[in-house]
Order: sequence, then C-alpha cells, then structure tokens
Amino acid sequence: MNTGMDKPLLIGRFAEKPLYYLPRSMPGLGFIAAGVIDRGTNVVQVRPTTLCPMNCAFCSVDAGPLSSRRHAEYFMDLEALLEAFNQVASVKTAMVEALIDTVGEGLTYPYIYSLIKSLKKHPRVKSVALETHGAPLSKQVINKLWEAGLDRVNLSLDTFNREKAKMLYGLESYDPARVAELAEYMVKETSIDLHVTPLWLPGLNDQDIEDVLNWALKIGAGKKWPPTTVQKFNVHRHGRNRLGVKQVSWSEFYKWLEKLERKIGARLRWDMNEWGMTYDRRIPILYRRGELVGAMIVAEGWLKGEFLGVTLHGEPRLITLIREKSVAAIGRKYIAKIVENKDGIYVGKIVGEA
Ligand SMILES: C[S@@+](CC[C@H](N)C(=O)[O-])C[C@H]1O[C@@H](n2cnc3c(N)ncnc32)[C@H](O)[C@@H]1O
Ligand code: SF4
Repeated sequence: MNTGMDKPLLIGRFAEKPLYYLPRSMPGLGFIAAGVIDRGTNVVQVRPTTLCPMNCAFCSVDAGPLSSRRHAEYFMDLEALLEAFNQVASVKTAMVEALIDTVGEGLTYPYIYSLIKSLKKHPRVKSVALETHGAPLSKQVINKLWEAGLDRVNLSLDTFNREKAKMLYGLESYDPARVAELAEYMVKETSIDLHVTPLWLPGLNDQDIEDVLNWALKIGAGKKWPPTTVQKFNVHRHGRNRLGVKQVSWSEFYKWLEKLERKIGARLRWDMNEWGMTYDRRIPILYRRGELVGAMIVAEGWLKGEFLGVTLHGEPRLITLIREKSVAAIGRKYIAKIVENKDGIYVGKIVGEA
C-alpha cells in the first residue's frame, strides 16, 4: 500500500475466520463492527473487538464461534481507538459517556483495562460503561475493571435456569448462578454500578425475566443509574433466530411491560434525562448517499460479500465495500457509490476500478 497506512495484520483465525488487528494508522471511524460510533448524543459507542465466546441463539449481530454470516473478525489498535474517541468527544457540548458496547464481547479485548483507564482520563468523559453477557467475568476481572475506573456494567442476564441458559447461549460452561454471584459481588464490594438488561424472548423466558428483575432490585442494582431495562427481542437482518422466537410489536411490548411494572411494583421504563443522555453535536458526515468515493480494500469484510476499505480522499474513514458480481482484491483501489451513511457509518457499492 502506498497510502502511508499500515495494512491490517492477519494475526490468526477465530472459528476458521480471519482475525485482523487494525493498526494504529487505520481510521477508527466509519465502520459498524469496530471503532467509534457517534449517533449524535453524548453517549459515544466504543467498539474495540468483534470477538465473542458465546453463541446466543437470538444474537442480533450473529456473533461467536458458530456465526454463519460473518466473514472476518477484528480488534482495533488502542491508540487508534482513543484518537477516534477524542475526535468525537471533542465536538460534544455535554459531558460524555463512553459505552463499550461491541458486536461481540468487550471483555475479549486484550487491552480492555488500559482502554477503560484512558477513556476515564479523557477530560470530556463523565462515565465509562461496558455491556456484557458476563461469561468472562471473575472476581479478579471485576477488581481490575474497578481499578481501571469502570463506572457501570450493563449485564445481559436472561434466565437463572442453567439448562435453559445452555440452550439459549450455546455455551456449555455458562453458569447463570455464577454470573449472578459475581454481579452481586460487584454491586456490594466495588463502586461499579450494575444495570441489568434481560432480553424478553416471548414464550421462552417470561417468568425468568421476572425472576431476574426481582433479583436485580433485591441486590441493589442501580446505585446511580436506573437498575433494570427489559430489552425487546427483534429479528435482525444479519442476526439469528435459531429458536424461532416470535417478534412482538412495540405496542404489545409496552403493554406487557406496563403489566410487569405493576406486578413487580417497580419502574422498567426510563427517559433520556434519567440516563443523563442528551442529543448533542456530532462529527460531520463526510460522504453523501449517491456520492462516488475512492477507496482501497484493506481486509476481508465483516460479513459475507463485504470488504473492509479505507477512503482515499480528505480525512480517511473506514468503509464497508460491496461488490456484487466479480471478485475484488485486497490492496486494490476502487470507486464506490455510497449507499449508506447513517451516523457516519459508510457502506459503498463498488462501481469500478480507481
Ligand atoms: C449484541 S450484544 C453485545 C454485548 C454483549 N455480548 C452482550 O450480549 O451483552 C448487545 C445486547 O443486545 C442484546 N441482543 C442480542 N440479540 C438481540 C436481539 N435479537 N434483539 C434485541 N436485543 C438483542 C443482548 O442481550 C445484549 O444486551
Ligand atoms: S448476544 Fe452478546 S454474548 Fe450473545 S452471542 Fe451476541 S454478542 Fe455474544
């Protein structure tokens, strides 16, 4: 490559898919799967890794070793991630929450503690939070997260039933009782807050949701933030629904939620204010839909049929490139027509060689 940029390093394979390290000189903006995403609020998404050890039957992002739609996995260079974060955080007028949310499991990032520490030190940051299903947690991991300055864990816990958990998560070793015990340790022995976020899978875990919520309230989740949120199951275009769960409408979901609120005697819906969340300025969208841009393919793409590219004009961005018929090659330059630019996440269709 002659772009002054190091190319992504193929550092191994994960479940037979290439695993790339995106180096320091790569942009950390523009890609849905890794880097930083600015959705125009003071909550900035930080995605250091795509890897996940679980195989949740309902996973919206088809993560884990049994993924069928993914083509490659990535993790980002720490400095590149922090630079992208700084770029986004610097335009915000309100203080920022850095939310490590990922299309995988944030705790698989080898530099997770350094990442949290650095995010926490950023002058525009008021809080750092991490979303997890909890499999990689241990007391030692929790202590290190605390030491690094983590403010909150959003814990996705959907059942206490071990057999059901095995079926839902496709991971023999996952023990919900162990995760619950660790979460309780975190609430009681550290200053990290706990926000419990079970996913309602209608007909599969109705009673489990109630049990999880009652447990979360009992152990003192929500020291500073709301204690619980029930997530609505959605069928995603690139996700999976191995158990054929029925997707309910938003109005059915809210009706069910209201009933549940009355039953357990606690609120389950929160507004942006209660989360300290506000709409805010955002970094500029660089490319319009329909615009032609030059881009170089730097690695295989995240999903089948895709390539990962870097744009060649002005400030570089990561871009997902799609070529429908013929093959495209890593290291070659192409002209792409922008088909998606929402929240500065760019997708382009290759229309010719550059
Ligand atoms: C994709 S996961 C990534 C973070 C982490 N691996 C986890 O599961 O917490 C983010 C959140 O999406 C939720 N989720 C997964 N599949 C979903 C689906 N089909 N509909 C709605 N939420 C989903 C998970 O329960 C989790 O809370
Ligand atoms: S829901 Fe989270 S833990 Fe489960 S497979 Fe998807 S990314 Fe992994």
